[in-house]
Amino acid sequence: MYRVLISDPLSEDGIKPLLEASDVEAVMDASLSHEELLKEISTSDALIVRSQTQVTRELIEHAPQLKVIGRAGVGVDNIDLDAATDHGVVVVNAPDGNTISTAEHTMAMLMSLARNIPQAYHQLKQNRWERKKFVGVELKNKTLGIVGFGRIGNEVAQRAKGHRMKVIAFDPFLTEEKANKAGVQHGTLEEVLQQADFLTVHTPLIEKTKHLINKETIQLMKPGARILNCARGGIVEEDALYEAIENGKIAGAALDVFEEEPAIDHPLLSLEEVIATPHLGASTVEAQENVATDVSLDVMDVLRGGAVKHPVNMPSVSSEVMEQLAPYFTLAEKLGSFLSNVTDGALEKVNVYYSGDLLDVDTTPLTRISVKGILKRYIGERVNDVNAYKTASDKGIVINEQKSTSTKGFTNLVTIEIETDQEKRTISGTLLNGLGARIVKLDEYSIDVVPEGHLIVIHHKDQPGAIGRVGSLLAEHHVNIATMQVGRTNQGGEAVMVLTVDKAVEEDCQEQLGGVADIQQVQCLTL
Ligand SMILES: NC(=O)c1ccc[n+]([C@@H]2O[C@H](COP(=O)([O-])OP(=O)(O)OC[C@H]3O[C@@H](n4cnc5c(N)ncnc54)[C@H](O)[C@@H]3O)[C@@H](O)[C@H]2O)c1
Ligand SMILES: O=C(O)CC[C@@H](O)C(=O)O
Repeated sequence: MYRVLISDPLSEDGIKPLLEASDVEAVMDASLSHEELLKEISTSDALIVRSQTQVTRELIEHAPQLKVIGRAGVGVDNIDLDAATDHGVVVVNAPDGNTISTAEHTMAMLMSLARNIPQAYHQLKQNRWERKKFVGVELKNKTLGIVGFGRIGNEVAQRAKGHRMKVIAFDPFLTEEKANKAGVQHGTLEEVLQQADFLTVHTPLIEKTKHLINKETIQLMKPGARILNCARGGIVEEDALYEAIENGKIAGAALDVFEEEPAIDHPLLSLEEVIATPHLGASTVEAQENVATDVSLDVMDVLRGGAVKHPVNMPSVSSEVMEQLAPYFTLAEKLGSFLSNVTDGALEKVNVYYSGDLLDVDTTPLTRISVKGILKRYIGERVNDVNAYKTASDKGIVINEQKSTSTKGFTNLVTIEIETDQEKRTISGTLLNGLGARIVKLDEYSIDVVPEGHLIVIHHKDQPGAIGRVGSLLAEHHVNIATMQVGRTNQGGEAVMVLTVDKAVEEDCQEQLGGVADIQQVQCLTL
C-alpha cells in the first residue's frame, strides 16, 4: 500500500484515480503546521502539492520512504529539485492542464488594465460615478510584447491576435520559422521591450529570468507602456516597477503573482495604476481538475514503476520509446552491476555502446540504468534512476554513450566499458529472442551466461584439470554448480570460467579456490 500525502488543496474530482486506487492510502490535509508536515512526510511514499507547500531539503530529508513529489501545476520553484535528485526522489508536474486558464486570465488582466475595470468597479461600489478618470486605451493596433513563448505565451499570442494586436515575442527557443508559424514577429529581448505597448512575461522563474524586467530594462520601454506578470513573482523586479509607475514611465501593471506570497500590504497594491489578483491564473474548475488528474496518474505510475509522462528531474521519454526499451532494463542494470563487481580500482569513466535494434532509439534511459547498476556496488540502494547521473557527475565519473554499427552477429547488443585508475574492463550482453538476457562477452572472451543469481568468475590458465579441480572444491563446500561457461583466447593461454551456483560462495571457499593450481583470480558476485 502506498501512502500519498496531499498537503495543498486539490480538486477531489481530479484526484479520483488516486482515491479509488486499491493500492493507495491518500492523506489529504492542507492545514498542516510545519511540525505536522515533517511528521506526516516521514511515512509517506509520495507527496502532492500546488504552490503553497514549500518542499525544502529539510522536508525531503525527513522522508526516507519518499519516491515521488507531484506538483499539480507547472512551476516547481517551491520544490528543492537538487535535494529531490540527491535523494533519488522523482519530481513530476502537470504542465498542460492549466495553460488555457492562465492564458485566459492573462487576457482578462490585459483588458482590465487597458480599461481600468477594477478601479472603476471599486469606485462604483463606493457609490461614486466617475467616468472622466477611467478613460482607457484600445488593444487594436497596439503591440503586445511577449517574453517567454512557451505554452502560455503562445496561447496569449493567439488570443491577442483576435483583438487585432500586433504581437512580438522573445524566447531563446523561438526561431524565425516558429514565430512565422505562430503568426507573431520574432524579436530580441531589447526589440520586444522597445516596441511593446503592453509587455507580458511567461517564463519560468529561474536564475536567468530573476529580475529580467528591472530598472535598466524598463528604461528601454516606451513611456506609458504597461506591464503584466501572470507567470512568477520575481521575474519583474518589484521595486523597479514601483519606481517606474511612480515616476510615470510605466502607465500601469497587472500582477497575478508576487515575489512573496501571500502578498498582503504590498507597496505595489497601494498604487492606483496597479491591478492585481491573488495568484488566480490556474484557478478554474477545469484547470484544477486537469492538473489534479494528470499529477495523480503520474504519481501512481512512478510508485508502480511505470513510465512517467512529465518528469521534471529526469529526461522525458515518450511512451513508444519506453516500450521499446523496457525489455532491456534488466539487461542494462545487470551488465553494469556484473562489470563493476569484477573491476578493481577507482572508477573514472563509463562508456556504453548500443548496436543492432538499439541503433535508432533514444537509449539515454538505458545508460542511466547501466550507471545505476555500476554505482550500486559503491553506494548500494541509495542510487536509483533519478540520481544515477548526478551521483556519477558529483564523483567526477565521466559517462559516454555511443551507437555502433558492429553487432557481432547479434540482433541487439549492449556493451559497457569501465575505466578505473587500474584497469579497463568490458562486458557485452544481448536479449535473445524468447530466451531472455545473456552475457555474450567478458573482455576478450566469448561466453553465454544468464546474468542472474550467484556467479563465480575465475581467471585461469587453460590447462587440463583446472575445471575439474574447481568442481571438486566447490563440491567439498556443498556448492552446486548450475551452469559453467569457459572462454579462452587460444589453446593453453589465458582463460575465463563463469559459473552460476545455487548459493552464495563463502569467503573461505573463495580463498581456497584462489589457491588452486593454474587459477589466477576468483571473483564472486550476486546479481
Ligand atoms: N499564475 C498562475 O497561476 C500560473 C499558472 C500556470 C503557469 N504559471 C507560470 O507561467 C509560466 C509559463 O508557463 P508555461 O506553461 O507557458 O511554461 P513553458 O515551459 O511552456 O514556457 C516557458 C517559456 O519560457 C522560455 N524562457 C526561459 N527562459 C527565458 C528567458 N530568459 N527569456 C525568455 N524566455 C525564456 C522557455 O524557453 C519556454 O519556452 C511559468 O512560470 C509557470 O510557473 C503561472
Ligand atoms: O497551484 C496554483 O494554483 C498555481 C499554479 C501555477 O502557478 C503553476 O505554476 O502551475
